[in-house]
Amino acid sequence: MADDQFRAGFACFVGRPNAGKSTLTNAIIGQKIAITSNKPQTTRHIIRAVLHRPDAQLVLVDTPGLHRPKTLLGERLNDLVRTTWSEVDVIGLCIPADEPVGKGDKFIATEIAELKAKVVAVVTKTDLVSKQALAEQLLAVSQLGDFADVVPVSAVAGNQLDVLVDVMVGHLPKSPRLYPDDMLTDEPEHVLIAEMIREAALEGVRDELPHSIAVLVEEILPEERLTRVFADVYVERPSQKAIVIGAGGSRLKNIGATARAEIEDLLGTKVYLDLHVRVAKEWQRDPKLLRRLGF
Ligand SMILES: Nc1nc2c(ncn2[C@@H]2O[C@H](COP(=O)(O)OP(=O)(O)OP(=O)(O)O)[C@@H](O)[C@H]2O)c(=O)[nH]1
Repeated sequence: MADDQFRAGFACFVGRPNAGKSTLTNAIIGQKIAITSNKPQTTRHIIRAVLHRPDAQLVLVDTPGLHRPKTLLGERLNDLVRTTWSEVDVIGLCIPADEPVGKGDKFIATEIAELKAKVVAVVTKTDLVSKQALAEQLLAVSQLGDFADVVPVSAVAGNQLDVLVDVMVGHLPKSPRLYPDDMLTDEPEHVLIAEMIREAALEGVRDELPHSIAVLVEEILPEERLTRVFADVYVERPSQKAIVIGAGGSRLKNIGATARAEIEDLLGTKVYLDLHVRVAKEWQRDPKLLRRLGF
C-alpha cells in the first residue's frame, strides 16, 4: 500500500441511549474495551480504540449519550459529547432496527448535520427484526437526513461489521498513521479497571442505581506474582451502599470476583482486588469529587 493512499482519522458512534453504540464499538475492535450494559447511559468516559488495517487506521471514540441535563454531571457529559462530535471525521448515527425512528433520533441527526464530519446512518440490532421490517426501517432512516451512507449491522450476530468499517474508512481523510501499530487504546489502565468494576457493580441492580454509582481506582501496585488494585465504589446514600454490599457482603463479593477476572485478563497477571463502598452524598453535584472521578 503506497503511503500516500493511507487513510487515518477519528470516528464515533452517536445515538439515543441503548442504541447499541458500545456493543458495536466492541464488536468492531474485537476486544472488550468500552463498557456495555442493558441500562441506558452507562458509558461515561471517552474511550478510544484503534483499529489497524494495512490501508487505514480508524480511531474510535466512545461517547456517552446526549440527554437532558439534570445535574452538573449531566451538563458535563453533554459538553463532552459536543466536543467529541466536533473533532471527528466520521460519525455513525446508530438507530436500532427494532424501535421506531423517533424525535430523539431526529434531534441528534439535526445536531450532527451541522458538523464537518461525514455522517453514516447505522441501523443496529438487525438480528432482532425480519427482513421486511428491516427494509422499512432502512427507508425510514434514510428519510431522516442527508447521509453519506446507510448501513444495517448486527453487532451481536457479527453481521455487516466489515462493510461498516469499509464504509467508515472510505470517509477518512488521507493521512499517515496517527498511532503506533500495537496500540489498541490510549485510556489509562485505571480508567478501564474502574469501568470494569462499575459494570460488575451495576449487574442486576435496580433501575435507579446506575447513575448513583461511580468507581475510583486509588492505586495499582504491581508485585512479583500479582497486582494489587485498590478501588472505591461511590454511592450517594447509605441505602444504596447496603444494596451494593448485599446480605452478609455477598453482592460485593460477586462484584469483586467478576471484576477481578476481567482485570486479570486486561493486565495478564493475577489480581488482588480491594474494594470499598463509600457514601459520597450527591457526588453527581459535587464539582470536586466529579473532577477526581475524571469528569
Ligand atoms: N440483539 C442485539 N442486541 C444488541 C445489539 N447491539 C446491542 N444490543 C443490546 O442493546 C443494549 C444496549 O447496548 P449498548 O451497546 O450498551 O448501547 P449504547 O448505545 O452504548 O447505550 P448507552 O451507553 O446507554 O448510550 C444491550 O443490552 C446490548 O446487549 C445487537 O446487534 N443485537
